[in-house]
Amino acid sequence: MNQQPQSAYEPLSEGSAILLTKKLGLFNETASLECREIGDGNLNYVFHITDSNSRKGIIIKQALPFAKVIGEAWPLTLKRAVIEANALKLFGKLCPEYVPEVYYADEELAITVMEDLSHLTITRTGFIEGESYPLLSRHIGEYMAKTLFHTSDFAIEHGRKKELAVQFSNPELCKITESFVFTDPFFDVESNDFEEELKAEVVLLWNDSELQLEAAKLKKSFITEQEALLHGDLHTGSIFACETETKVIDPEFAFYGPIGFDVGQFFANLLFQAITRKGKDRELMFKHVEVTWDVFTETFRTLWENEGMEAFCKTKGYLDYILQKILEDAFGFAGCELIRRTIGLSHVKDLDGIENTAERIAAKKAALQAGKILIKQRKNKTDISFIINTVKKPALTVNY
Ligand SMILES: Nc1ncnc2c1ncn2[C@@H]1O[C@H](COP(=O)(O)OP(=O)(O)O)[C@@H](O)[C@H]1O
Ligand SMILES: CSC[C@H]1O[C@H](OP(=O)(O)O)[C@H](O)[C@@H]1O
Repeated sequence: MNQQPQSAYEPLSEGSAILLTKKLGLFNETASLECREIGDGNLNYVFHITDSNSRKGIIIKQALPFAKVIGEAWPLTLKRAVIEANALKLFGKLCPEYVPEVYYADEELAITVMEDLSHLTITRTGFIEGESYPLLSRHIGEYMAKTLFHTSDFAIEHGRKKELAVQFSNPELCKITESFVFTDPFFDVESNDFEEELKAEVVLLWNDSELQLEAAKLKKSFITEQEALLHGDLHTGSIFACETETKVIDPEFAFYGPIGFDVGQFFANLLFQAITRKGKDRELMFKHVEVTWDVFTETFRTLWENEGMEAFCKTKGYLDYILQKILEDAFGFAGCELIRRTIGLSHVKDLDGIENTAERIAAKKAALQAGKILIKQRKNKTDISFIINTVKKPALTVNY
C-alpha cells in the first residue's frame, strides 16, 4: 500500500474522497472509482468508495468539527476520529472476527479508512424489517467479554492500563453521554423530545425522587469507574450483521468506564425490539438477551481463569462478585438507555417508526416503565431473568 502524508484538515467531498483513495493506493491503477456519502449517524461523514470493475469497496469515515445532526452551532472535537481509529485497531487485535479492519488513519484529516461492510446490514434496520440474526448474541457476548476483560486491570499490567486510560481520555464525547443519557431525560430541559401524549408519564418520572437518586448513582459510576476500555455507544445501530457474521463499528465514544455500560446499552437496544414484537419474535429477543449474558459470563470466566493477572484472581468469590456488579450495573444502564432513547434528544427508529400513534405511545410508555423498574430495582438481582421478566410484565405488554 502506497501511503502519502496528508495535509491539514478540510472536510472531504465525494470528489476529494476519490482523490484521497487514489493517493493512498488502495486500489489498482485500472480501478474505476465511484463515491457516495452514506452517513446516517448523528455526527460524521461516511464515504463509500467502490471500484465499478472489481466491485470492491472501502469506507472513509471523517469527523466534522461539529455534530452533523445539529450543525456548526455545536462544535465537537476532531480527536474523536483518533479515538475511533485507535479503538478499532485495539479491539481488532483482541477479536478480529468482530471488528472491521482499519487500512489507514490520518489524525489531521480526522479520517479512518476501513473495511467495507456493505454486504452486511445494520442490525437495528434488519431487526425492524423482521430479521433475527441467530448468532448476534453469541458474537456480541464474546466481543464484550474479550474487549472488556483484556483491557481491564484483571488482564493487563497496572502501568499499561493507566497509559490506555490516558490515551482514550474522551471528555467531549463522555460529556454527550453524561448529558443525554444520564442527566437531561431526568429533568425538564429543552433538549428532551417526546410526544404530548407522554407528558403525564414524563412529569411523573421527573418527580420520582427514588429514580433521581438511582440515576445519580449510575451517572457517578459512569463518570468515575475506570474498569475497562468500553465501546461507549454499543447499540444495534453500531453493529453490522448477517445470519453468520457480526461486526462492531463506531467506537468514537470509547473511554475507560464501567463494564456494565456496554452490556446494558446492548441489552436495552434488544429490549426496544422485544417491546415492538409479539409472539415468538418477541421471545427471540429475550433469548438474545439471555444468550448474550450467558456467553459473556462464560467467556469472561474462562479468560479470568486462564489469563487473569490480578493477585486476587484465585480468591474464592471474587469473580462472582465482579460478575454480579457488572449485571446490576448493566440493568441500571439499560434502564437509562430505555428512558433516554424514548424521551431524550436522540431516539431510536424501533419506537419512532411505529406508525400507529396509539401503539407507538403504548410502546414508549412500556419502555419508560421498564427503564424505571430496571434503575430502581437493580440491586441484588442475581439473574438475567430480572430484565426479561420486567419487560414481560402484562402491564408493559403492548397489544399490537
Ligand atoms: N465499515 C462500514 N462499511 C459499510 N458501511 C458503513 C461502515 N461504517 C459505517 N457505515 C455506514 O455509515 C453509517 C454511519 O456510520 P457510523 O459509524 O454509525 O457513523 P456516526 O458515528 O456518524 O454515527 C452506518 O449506519 C452505515 O450505514
Ligand atoms: C447528538 S449525539 C447523540 C447520540 O448520538 C450517538 O449515536 P449514533 O451512534 O447514532 O451517532 C450517541 O448515542 C449519542 O448519545
